[in-house]
Amino acid sequence: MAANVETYITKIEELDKKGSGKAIVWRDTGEVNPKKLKLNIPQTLVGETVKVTVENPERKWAIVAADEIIEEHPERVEPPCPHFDRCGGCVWQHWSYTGQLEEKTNHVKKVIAQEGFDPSLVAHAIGMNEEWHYRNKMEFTFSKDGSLGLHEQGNFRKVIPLETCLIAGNDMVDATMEVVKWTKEHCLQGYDKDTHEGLLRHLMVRQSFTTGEMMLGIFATESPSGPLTTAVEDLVSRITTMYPQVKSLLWLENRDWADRTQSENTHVLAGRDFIYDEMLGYRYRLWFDTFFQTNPIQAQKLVELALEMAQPTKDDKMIDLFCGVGTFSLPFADKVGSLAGIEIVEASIESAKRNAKDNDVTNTYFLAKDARRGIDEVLETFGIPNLLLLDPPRSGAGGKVMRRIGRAQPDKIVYVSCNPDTFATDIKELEPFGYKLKQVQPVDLFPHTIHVELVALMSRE
Ligand SMILES: C[S@@+](CC[C@H](N)C(=O)[O-])C[C@H]1O[C@@H](n2cnc3c(N)ncnc32)[C@H](O)[C@@H]1O
Repeated sequence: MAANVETYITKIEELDKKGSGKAIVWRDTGEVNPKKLKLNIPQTLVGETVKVTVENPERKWAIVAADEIIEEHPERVEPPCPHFDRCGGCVWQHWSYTGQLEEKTNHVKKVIAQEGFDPSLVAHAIGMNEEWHYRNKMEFTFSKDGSLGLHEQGNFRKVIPLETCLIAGNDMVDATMEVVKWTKEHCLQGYDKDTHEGLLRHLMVRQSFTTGEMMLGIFATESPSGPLTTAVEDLVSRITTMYPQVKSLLWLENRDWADRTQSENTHVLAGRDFIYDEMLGYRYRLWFDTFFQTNPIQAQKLVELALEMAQPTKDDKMIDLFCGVGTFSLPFADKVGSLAGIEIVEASIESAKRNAKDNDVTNTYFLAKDARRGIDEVLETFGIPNLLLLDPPRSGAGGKVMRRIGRAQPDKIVYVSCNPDTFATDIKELEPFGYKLKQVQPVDLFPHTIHVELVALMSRE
């Protein structure tokens, strides 16, 4: 039976959490009251008038693509990437970069105002001078025919084969395309998530923008020896010849049913099992599973801003909560008396310790623990800090951790956030402890996406 289809002309009222336009249409169904239909329309902007066709409009809500943009937003631009229509990588390529930064700034203002803070404390978001090819790490998924790509918008099961990627570093894209050529020439099959059959799962590619060193890691369901020996030898030969900057070529066995980039058995096909990266003159070793900021140019600005806001001195005793591999810890440790870092991932803490050693930083103490428990332990063993920096994951630090920080009464708190919503609710917890929000600086680490980071300063009155 043919589906009921209706066409409407409607106006975009606001954006949803995924960056799509939201509109409401009132359908005249012949009944006394018209029926409300909520629409989420990707790739549209607030104020635009659009034409949409909806199948089965009797439902209350639908996600639909616009058939036509009848009245365009003045900041609408032509998306430069050929995959923009389908790829879920970046959703705002149709919006000028100035417009994106304006939206990100306003979003931070809005969420902190909702918690009762003064939005005029929020400065305009710091954007990039060159807002393409900014990522130093990508994870592509193999499709069944051996192509590599990213997941389709709104459909995690489908992979869009890519010919290019405008947010990944240029060398990284070239090397990725060479891997695709290799899979096709050797007729190697991608892994099928439904049947759990096939060889190749993901390609992880990361490159330091400072040292130039690159890592390529192929996640596969079989060992690289035996029947795969000839193909793998060819891969090593072409990658090492064509890309001498690849200092780590890895084959990572992963037979797990979970769709994650993890390894049960790591084979170093060429070079070492890590690459060197540098930020602000500090050297970091990155393994395939080490978290490191993925936009190094803007991440450096985050560290510089945190230093500027905190104004650390040798008299300071500091805690770096959610410290990862020490991206903030090392530059701060050189300026404060002593620093304790807390982080849940043990491998990151091991890495932070090694990074401190490699950089001759000797006044640090790192603890691998959940922040909720680690903070008590550090307060007991290390003492009360007068400076505290926290950089939690998107879910935020949570009330318990924030109240513990409040009770410890450091003079200054620098909050680095990758989610303004959880930032706003977290800092609300500090108010009863006498803290005032002084400054909020949004920084754009992910142009053409909805994400925005920020650095903020709170201090005791
Ligand atoms: C946004 S990253 C920041 C890492 C680091 N500051 C950096 O810039 O590289 C957040 C970090 O918090 C860690 N993390 C997540 N949940 C945690 C928890 N409950 N306790 C401690 N650390 C946690 C993650 O492993 C991750 O390294």
